[in-house]
Amino acid sequence: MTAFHYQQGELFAESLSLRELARHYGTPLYVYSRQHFEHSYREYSDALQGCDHLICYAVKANSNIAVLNVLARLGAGFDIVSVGELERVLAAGGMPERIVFSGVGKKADEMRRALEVGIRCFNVESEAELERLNRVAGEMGMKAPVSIRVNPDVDAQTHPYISTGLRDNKFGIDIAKAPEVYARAAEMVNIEVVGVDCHIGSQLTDTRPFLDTLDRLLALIDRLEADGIALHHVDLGGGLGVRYRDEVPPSTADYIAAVRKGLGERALTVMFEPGRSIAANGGVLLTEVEYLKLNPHKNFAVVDAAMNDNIRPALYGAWTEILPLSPRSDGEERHYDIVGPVCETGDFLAKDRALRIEQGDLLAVASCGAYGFTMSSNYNTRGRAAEIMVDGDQHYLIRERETVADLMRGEHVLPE
Ligand SMILES: Cc1ncc(COP(=O)(O)O)c(C=O)c1O
Ligand SMILES: N[C@@H](CCCC[NH3+])C(=O)O
Repeated sequence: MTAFHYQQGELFAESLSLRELARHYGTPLYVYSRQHFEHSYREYSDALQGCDHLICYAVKANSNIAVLNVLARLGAGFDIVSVGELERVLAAGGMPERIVFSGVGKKADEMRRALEVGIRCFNVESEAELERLNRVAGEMGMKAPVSIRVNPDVDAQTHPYISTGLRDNKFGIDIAKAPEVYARAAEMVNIEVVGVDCHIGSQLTDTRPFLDTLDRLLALIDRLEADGIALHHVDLGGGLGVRYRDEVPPSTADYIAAVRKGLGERALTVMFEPGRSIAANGGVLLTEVEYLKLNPHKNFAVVDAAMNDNIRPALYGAWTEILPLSPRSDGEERHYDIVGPVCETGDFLAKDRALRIEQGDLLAVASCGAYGFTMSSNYNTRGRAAEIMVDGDQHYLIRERETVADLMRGEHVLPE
């Protein structure tokens, strides 16, 4: 049974009715399941038992501190891409020595703070970044632990916007050039080379690109060893896909088993940076139908959630299930585009869905636990939704709904 399921004609999160939660907190509302986050994290940790490993949850997928705290309690590490994410992890009780810092544009201040708290490793994405890090660490009288993010030029066979391991993408250092960069890094006084890192893309539904990448990384590790540079860890990044519609991604257990087989007997710590596969199916976005607009050629259900709450359909044409909280057996079934109040034609959450709905009905946009709230915005001066976490038969407000006053905070009119 998944965390979100129908029970006596109503959609539930664990033991709670989503309709009642929507009425209690209002809509739009993000609802997460603690059970799901814990279960999907344990799929990784169980599959990695007996193998030296670190699972660094990718904070960008869902960065609410309650979510981070649930994972930190299980011993998770974290993959961050900004000092903001670093502070979130620390506030949530995450351990600095389990944090890796990715991203192509780290600023000196961000490096300083990460060095100060003692993170595990910087995933360095360019030579210029390496030089800056060496300088910043030198100013602090420290050595920065580094793993170079290499770009293995592997086609992840996913949406082009979320493919990151091709030569044309902005991420990482060309694998062919990596030995030269490692040699430079090894000579830098304030850099300590500890590993190799990569992340080839997101929502992968096949293990092949991961295994091809691993082969290339292991060949690089051998080459570096021959050059006298010994690495302690290999970080395969995130990217494992989930089922939104009818995709059949490998299970976490199968994926990890394949990676372990590829690693063989090597004495390397293996690291992962999963985001979506931990969080996506642990959350839904609840919304109320404000109006039905039945036009001659097209029907629209205008709901109170919009592209500012969930941008994935507009940005990637992403498909997610639309589930009525209390499905009707009466009324006419029609095909609807589910659209929000934002003034953009791209403001849709779903297209052409056969539904039996009326004004005032409540819907769940499924699979919104990853890259849902974290990608939301205030476009059209819309406050961001509240977030709640369900834990068995308990529910907790983990982020208050933004008010209009919140949105204008820090703005000033010109003097008279
Ligand atoms: C460097 C890095 N690590 C990990 C992730 C998490 O990826 P996913 O959510 O696909 O597991 C991302 C995002 O794609 C990323 O850019
Ligand atoms: N935000 C994207 C994934 C990109 C992950 C960041 N590298 C999504 O919603 O699918």
